[in-house]
Amino acid sequence: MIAALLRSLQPQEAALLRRALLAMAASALAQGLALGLLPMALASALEAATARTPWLWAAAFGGFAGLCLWLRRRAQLAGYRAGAAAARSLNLRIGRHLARLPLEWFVERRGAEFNRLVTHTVAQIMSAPAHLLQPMANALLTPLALLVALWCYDLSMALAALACLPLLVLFYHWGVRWGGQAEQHSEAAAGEAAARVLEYLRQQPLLRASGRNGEGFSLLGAALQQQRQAQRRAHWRTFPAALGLVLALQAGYTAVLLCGLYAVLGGSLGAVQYLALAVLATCLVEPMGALVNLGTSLRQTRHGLDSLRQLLDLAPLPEPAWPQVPADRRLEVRQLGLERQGRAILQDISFTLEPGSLNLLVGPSGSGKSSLLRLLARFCDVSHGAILLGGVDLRQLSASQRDRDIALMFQDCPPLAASLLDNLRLGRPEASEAQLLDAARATGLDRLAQRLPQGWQTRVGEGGVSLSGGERQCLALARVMLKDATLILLDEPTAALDAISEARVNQSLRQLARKHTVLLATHKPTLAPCAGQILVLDQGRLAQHGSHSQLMAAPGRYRQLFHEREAINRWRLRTPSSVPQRTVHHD
Ligand SMILES: Nc1ncnc2c1ncn2[C@@H]1O[C@H](COP(=O)(O)OP(=O)(O)OP(=O)(O)O)[C@@H](O)[C@H]1O
Repeated sequence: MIAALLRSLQPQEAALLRRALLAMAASALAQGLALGLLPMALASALEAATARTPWLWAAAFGGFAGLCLWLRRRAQLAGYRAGAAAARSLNLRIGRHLARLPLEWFVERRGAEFNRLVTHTVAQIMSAPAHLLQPMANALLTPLALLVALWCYDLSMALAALACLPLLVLFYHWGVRWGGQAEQHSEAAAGEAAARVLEYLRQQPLLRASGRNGEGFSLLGAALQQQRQAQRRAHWRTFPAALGLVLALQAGYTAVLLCGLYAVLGGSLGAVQYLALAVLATCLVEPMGALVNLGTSLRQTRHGLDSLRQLLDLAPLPEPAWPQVPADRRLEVRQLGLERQGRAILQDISFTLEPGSLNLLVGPSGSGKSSLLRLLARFCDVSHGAILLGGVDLRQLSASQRDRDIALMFQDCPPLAASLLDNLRLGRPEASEAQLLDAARATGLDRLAQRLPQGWQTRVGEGGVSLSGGERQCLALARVMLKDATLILLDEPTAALDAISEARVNQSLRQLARKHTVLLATHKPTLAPCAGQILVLDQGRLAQHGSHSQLMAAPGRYRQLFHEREAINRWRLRTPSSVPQRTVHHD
């Protein structure tokens, strides 16, 4: 565990931990020496009349006890310092590592798993030096020093104590072997239960709507049940070894006392010395008994470190050793392909987006529009083909260049729990007031700010709970417009807007596309006649591409989609007088 902990730390924090470990070892040994002197101090105090140097032993004992207290205090402080530094270092490492992981990693369900790692595991590691390693040092080194002392006082008692050592080691290892795997399962089950609890909280509207609230949410119930079972299994797996360890300790203790008694009866040991050595034997057993609980805590910390290692070992997106700079703002996609879980999501897609153009990406649900946008923003790397921005492969651009050149607005765009202004500024922190206002006017965000009680300073709550879906979309759109990126990728940017807001945003997008390259995935064809190019995706392939008039002139997927949409737009409600049932019809 110590080696794994040292490996996961930066050199500076590892040095702090090593110093803390040294202090703990010194404190444990000093405690052993002080206790080792106790029989002499006790015996000489009890036999003060006959002893030649009663105060010498008492002073030596007092000196070592004082040294032990001082060292223990130092070790404790060093342990706290090392734990805090380790937590800080690990949190920083995790944060830096997350910033380099493919964005695709965050799309999947990772919240709870990550939350548990940062809160529970890092806190566990933080408390390990002070609350785990010090008792561990006491349990191992103090008895060692006491054993040496016992050896000096009475060989038979020391041999009896030594004889139980192999049994202790055996039971401890059985505990590790039997309990290790079960405890790992128990940790995994605890992680799953934590994830389900978080899901239960977040998905309350969905669960209530489907009548699955409370005890009806069987997924949470099952996860909690599994956690209980896993914990019980882990307990029963470690119980025999823990019991064996306690029994071996008690047997050793009894053997030591019996050997001493035998020596007293034989006349080789005085009654007073025997009493003092019995006290010493108790001090020998007590810290070793702590091994039972320490073993479980140590293994749990070890599992936590392993989970952390797995996260830190996840490969980040490869960064180029010599980043290149795009020659212009043209985007070219060459024979692009994407595979996931052995399935082709996108296949053989090639097209070009000219600088300063408005492009639409259309296609039925599940045709691959969002997946294509994610690839263009390098959430992950293509499985086949290449994406070139200004003649440079996306994989050869530095992360900062890519972040500067590409802006992406998702379908779901929850803002941060900050003010409306802070959320807008995220798009471009150095933007002037005029630029902020331009972006706000283009999306209607200025009117929203006027309506809110504290204007631009109104806090929008976690995930923007105090904003409507359309307002959240306006904010995200304004942020993207403010960013002034070369390539602007928008996934259904007007899906939640009313017709008037949509018309305003469409007008702004057309203006934006005069300067920037805009690619907009949409199910609404309102911008189609103004788009320079329309890309039609169908089952992960580029079925057609061209202008609206070109695509409407030829039979194909686009014309079909367009007519389907037109037919839906012609739907109208008939009054009850003309239709007996209250139903919605379309012509
Ligand atoms: N990480 C993934 N692993 C496996 N399959 C995936 C993954 N991401 C997307 N898919 C699958 O790829 C297909 C395309 O999904 P995508 O979200 O790109 O479609 P879309 O055209 O944007 O749909 P919509 O219009 O409904 O938003 C879907 O069938 C989806 O299930």
